[in-house]
Amino acid sequence: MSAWTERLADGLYLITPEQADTEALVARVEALLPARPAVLQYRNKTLDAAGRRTQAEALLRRCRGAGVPFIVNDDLELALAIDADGVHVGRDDGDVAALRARLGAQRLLGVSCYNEWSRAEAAVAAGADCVAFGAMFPSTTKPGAVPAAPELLTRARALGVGVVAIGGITLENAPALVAAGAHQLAVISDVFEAPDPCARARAYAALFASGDACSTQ
Ligand SMILES: Cc1ncc(COP(=O)(O)OP(=O)(O)O)c(N)n1
Ligand SMILES: Cc1nc(C(=O)O)sc1CCOP(=O)(O)O
Ligand SMILES: [Mg+2]
Repeated sequence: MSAWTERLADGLYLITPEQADTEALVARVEALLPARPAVLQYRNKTLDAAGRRTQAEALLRRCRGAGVPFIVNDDLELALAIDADGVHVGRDDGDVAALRARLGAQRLLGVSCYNEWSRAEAAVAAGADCVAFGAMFPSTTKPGAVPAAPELLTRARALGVGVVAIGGITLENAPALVAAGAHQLAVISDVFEAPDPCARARAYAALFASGDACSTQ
């Protein structure tokens, strides 16, 4: 068992939407915590460092209160500064082995692998706890993302780390990704833009709880 699968339940990997208003962002996330996502990633591509720290600290407090692991996107120094549970990095975010060395053994390290198997093997060799593949489906959040095949998820289970699917995931297309082997489904818009985000998040959790990847109930 890897640190990722030991410490994180299978289920919904929630990622925050872009939102400059911290109070509004915190309220949106707080409303989702009763659905008990497996993990929350703080992702913001536009605020300055001080703004991101303010948001990350506020969200981390709520996640700790709810027992939800908290991951910071891109920014290892921010993750260390606020004592987050880990960091997620992609091809523009630094060398994985160097990041692992700086992060220490205890914090979680997720790595984006896009549609590239070789990137996943290299990430695990360099100390990744989790590999993420995407985009599984066209994403409105990241329209330029390259398409990735669900078969990568199946193959990645043999790597012995957490396996995450991302990109354009909806409650309708999610069961196929669970069936393909994803431990978690990373989602932004299908949850945060749903009419009832908490109900939507609970429906994702149910995909895993039931053990029936063919049911969306
Ligand atoms: C769980 C998860 N998977 C993939 C990504 C994308 O990371 P990256 O390619 O570094 O792109 P940005 O998110 O930084 O724009 C992710 N954030 N989380
Ligand atoms: C941040 C991100 N990374 C992707 C990748 O393919 O690596 S797709 C993506 C956006 C995910 O948002 P949504 O659930 O709204 O599609
Ligand atoms: Mg990144």
